[in-house]
Amino acid sequence: MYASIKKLWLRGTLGRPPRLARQIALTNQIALFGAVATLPYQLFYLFYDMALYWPVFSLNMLFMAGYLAALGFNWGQRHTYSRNLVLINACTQILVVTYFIGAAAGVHLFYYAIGSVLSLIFIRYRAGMLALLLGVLVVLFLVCQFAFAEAATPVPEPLVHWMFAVSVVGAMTLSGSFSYLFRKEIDHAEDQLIQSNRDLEKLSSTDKLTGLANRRSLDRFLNREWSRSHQDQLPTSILMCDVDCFKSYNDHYGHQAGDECLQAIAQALTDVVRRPTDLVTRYGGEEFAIVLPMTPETDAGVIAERLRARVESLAIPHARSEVAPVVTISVGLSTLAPAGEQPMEQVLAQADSALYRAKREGRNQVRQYRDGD
Ligand SMILES: Nc1nc2c(ncn2[C@@H]2O[C@H](COP(=O)(O)OP(=O)(O)OP(=O)(O)O)[C@@H](O)[C@H]2O)c(=O)[nH]1
Repeated sequence: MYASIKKLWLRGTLGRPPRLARQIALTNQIALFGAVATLPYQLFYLFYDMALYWPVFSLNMLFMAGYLAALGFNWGQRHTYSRNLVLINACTQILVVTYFIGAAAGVHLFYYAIGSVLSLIFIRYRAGMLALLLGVLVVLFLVCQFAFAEAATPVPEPLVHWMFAVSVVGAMTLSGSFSYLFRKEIDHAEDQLIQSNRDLEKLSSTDKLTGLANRRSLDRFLNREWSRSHQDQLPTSILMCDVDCFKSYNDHYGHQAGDECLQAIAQALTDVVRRPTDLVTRYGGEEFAIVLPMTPETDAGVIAERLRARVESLAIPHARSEVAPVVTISVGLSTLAPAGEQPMEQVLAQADSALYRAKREGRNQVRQYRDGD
């Protein structure tokens, strides 16, 4: 039921910018509300005394047609026309109906409800224009309250009290439900924004090919890690891994196979480095950087050797390697001592130097940073 009514007021919003879509939906909602809210009054006129109330009944039929026409205009992409029609239709209807049945019936309370949602139905509301429209609503309300105290076709006591109650409930429902619907829209928009921020954040911190964290994440992680290492007085180790003779792998097997090889290696690295505090990143190209917080050099050396052995055990054939018949990696390792003062970038550069010594000394091996590297 709710879903099919919602479909009605969402008609014409598809593909529209969010603010315009909101305005269209709100105009549709007011038009639907106006048409439906008129019904109890019509039933009263119809069954109570049609001979007396036929003028107001007939005019109300016209106003209901006005609401339906506004819906039609919105569906036909004439949004401004539709919004203006709804507002003029509703304001005139309240004035005319109050003229006939008198202020005591409380129909003019709907001016208050319209005033409370007025700012929601203009895409870019300008304060001056809104103040002017609110002023018009106030004047209309006062006219109804004082000029139409004596009605043309009044509603008799005690029924007029019931009608007043119906008007109050109607006005409350209009302003309350519109605030609710608007709140829902805002929550929905906020959820979408949070989700797209998360997606963007993930996208900007992840390497597309391997799914590992990228260099940007590494930089942020290292900054945090440096402070933590000093605070806890625990060492941090960095491993730099580079695929051996990868250029010739690409040349021989093709770029696509090269990509798949990098994916397999990335998976192997994450299989070995499993502590939640560790970070495996793709540093760039065929190079991976791994940060091992709270890990002294000897332990990091063991992990580095495991990584090297794991990649070799993948047994990915590499016919053009100068080292082995399979794909291998070289690993450089450097450790930031607990009280070490050097910046993380320096530790990273040291791991890189150790890596190039591993390359120079024959590849497929692990080397720890030494002074002079
Ligand atoms: N398929 C693929 N290749 C890449 C990617 N990123 C870098 N490469 C290739 O990796 C190769 C790296 O080559 P080099 O830096 O010369 O190193 P190498 O051939 O591995 O030699 P050593 O490191 O000395 O063992 C280059 O041919 C790059 O094109 C990638 O995302 N996919």
